[in-house]
Order: sequence, then structure tokens, then C-alpha cells
Amino acid sequence: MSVMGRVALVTGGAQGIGRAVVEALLRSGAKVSVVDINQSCGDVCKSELDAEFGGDNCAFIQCDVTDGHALRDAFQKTVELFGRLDIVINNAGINNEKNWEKTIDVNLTSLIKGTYLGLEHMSREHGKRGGTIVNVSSMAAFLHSPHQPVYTATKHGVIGFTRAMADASILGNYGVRINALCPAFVDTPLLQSVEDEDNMGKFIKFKEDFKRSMDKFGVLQPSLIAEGMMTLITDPSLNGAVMKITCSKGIHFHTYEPMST
Ligand SMILES: NC(=O)C1=CN([C@@H]2O[C@H](COP(=O)(O)OP(=O)(O)OC[C@H]3O[C@@H](n4cnc5c(N)ncnc54)[C@H](O)[C@@H]3O)[C@@H](O)[C@H]2O)C=CC1
Ligand SMILES: CC/C=C\C[C@H](O)[C@H](O)/C=C/C=C/C=C\C=C\C(=O)C/C=C\CCC(=O)O
Repeated sequence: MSVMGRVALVTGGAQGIGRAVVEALLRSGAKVSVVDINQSCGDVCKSELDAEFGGDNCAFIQCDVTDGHALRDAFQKTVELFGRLDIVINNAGINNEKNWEKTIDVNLTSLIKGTYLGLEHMSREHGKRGGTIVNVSSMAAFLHSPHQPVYTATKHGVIGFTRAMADASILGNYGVRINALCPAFVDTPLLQSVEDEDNMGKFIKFKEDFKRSMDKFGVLQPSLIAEGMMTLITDPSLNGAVMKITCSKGIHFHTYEPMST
């Protein structure tokens, strides 16, 4: 599937992995709505993207994804601005073991809401033409991190939810492909949270162990994550797929036993 002329909404798109994905989409001819809580970062992002890709191709919508009404408005505004919606990237995420309820809210609850809103705007069930959703999980869903138990739980949850919804999409003939992306460590501002007791809480005492884990597995560049993301967005054969991206194996897929009947 070509993304030329398609419309995408990317949560957490103002920096890091989300920003790299936004750039990849714009480079391929999509129009993109960047949905992010950070107004100043979003303003900078918007002006830089306008300079590179032209002013009519991208919008910044300031929105806290945990605010259900604001998230609904962000989807609606995207459709009003660009006339349609084809691609939803639920990427916004945080690492906060101190305020772990917020981590569940941002990383899992809001991602579920984003998926349901995406279906409202794209599913044949709602009289729409179909589309694709990618939910951002993490390698922490496979190699659980003792430094981030709740973060790890949310990323497991993202995979379970995504695979179940992908099957629901087939059963319900939604016409929407739903996949998950699991990067290992990526060089973004999120990694700085390992230094901060406000984020790590009582697990800050494991921070050196955490850093050893990063040294062991290496740190990826956001551009490689965007490359994997573009495959999930454009390959029509992928639904319920779980893509892993690691330094050792690059872009590859997790394999599951077939479900028993
Ligand atoms: N950096 C890494 O090592 C890895 C990151 N991930 C996941 O990738 C996703 C993106 O992470 P990064 O780009 O690394 O993080 P980041 O911290 O660089 O960027 C996250 C973006 O999300 C936005 N955001 C945070 N809370 C929000 C909220 N409530 N509403 C709207 N926007 C919000 C931030 O303002 C920021 O622009 C997250 O889901 C993260 O868990 C997965 C594996 C590895
Ligand atoms: C302070 C850091 C905050 C957030 C970063 C997140 O924790 C990030 O989401 C966590 C990533 C955890 C990665 C864990 C393991 C990585 C493993 C590998 O790279 C390779 C190992 C095995 C590969 C197995 C396979 O691919 O099948």
C-alpha cells in the first residue's frame, strides 16, 4: 500500500521515535497530524517540518492522550483538516515507575482509546474505507525489565490487546490491519529517564544495572524504527504481526504457535 495522499495521526509525534515516523510518512507523501502533549516541542517540530515538507502537509495538535475528550477531538480535527484518516500510530509512551498509574494510563489505556477511535474513523463497521493501526510496544514485552515492572506490564498488554484486536478486525471485516512494534533501546530523550528518581522511583537503585543492559544490547537509532514502522504501515499482508527491532537481529518478527482450535 502506498501512503501517498493518505492521512496519518501519530501520538507522541513531536520527538523521538514518533518524530522519526512522522518524517518518514511525510517523505513518502502522506499528510500527518502530530498529536503530542508538549506544546513547545510540538511548535518547534511543526516549524521544522513545514520548512522541509511544506506547510500544508502536517498539523500539530496539542493533546494529552490520557484526556479522552481531547483525544477524540484530535482525531476529529485531523479528519476536518485533511478530509480523511488512513493510518493511526499509537506511539505516546512514558517510563514512570513512581507514578505507575500514569504509566498504565498513557502506555495502555490511551493506546486502547486511540485504537478504538481509529476504528471509529476507519472501520468498515462504521461505514469507512479501512486503514491501518500500529501500536508501539517494546522488547521489554519479551525480555522483562526488573527496572521497570509496570512499564513492562503495559508493553505486554499492548501486544495482547493488539493481537486480539487484529483477530477481531478479521472476524468483523473491519478492513483495518492492526500490528505491534517492539523496539529494543532507542536513542531518544526517553532514555534519560533512567537518571531520574522522579521516573524510576525505588528502582533508581538499579540504574547501573539498567545501563549495563543498554551496553549489552546496544542502542538503536530512531530512523531504523521508522523504517520498520513503514513496513508495518505499507505491507498489506501484515495483521496481528509483532515486529521486533534489535541491534543483534535488526528488523524481524516474533513467531507464535498457531492457536489451537
Ligand atoms: N526509547 C526507547 O528505548 C524505546 C521506546 N519505546 C516506546 O516508543 C514510544 C516512543 O518513545 P520515545 O520516542 O523513546 O520517547 P520520547 O520521550 O522521546 O517521546 C515520547 C513523546 O510522547 C509524548 N507524550 C508523552 N506523554 C504524552 C501524553 N500523555 N499525551 C501525548 N503525548 C505524550 C512526549 O511529549 C514525547 O513527544 C513509547 O511508547 C516508548 O515506550 C519502545 C522501546 C524502546
Ligand atoms: C530509561 C529507559 C526507558 C525506556 C526504554 C524502555 O525501557 C525500552 O522500551 C526497553 C527496552 C528493553 C529492551 C530489552 C531487551 C533487548 C534485547 C535485545 O536487543 C536483543 C535480545 C534478544 C533478541 C531476541 C529476539 O529478537 O528474538
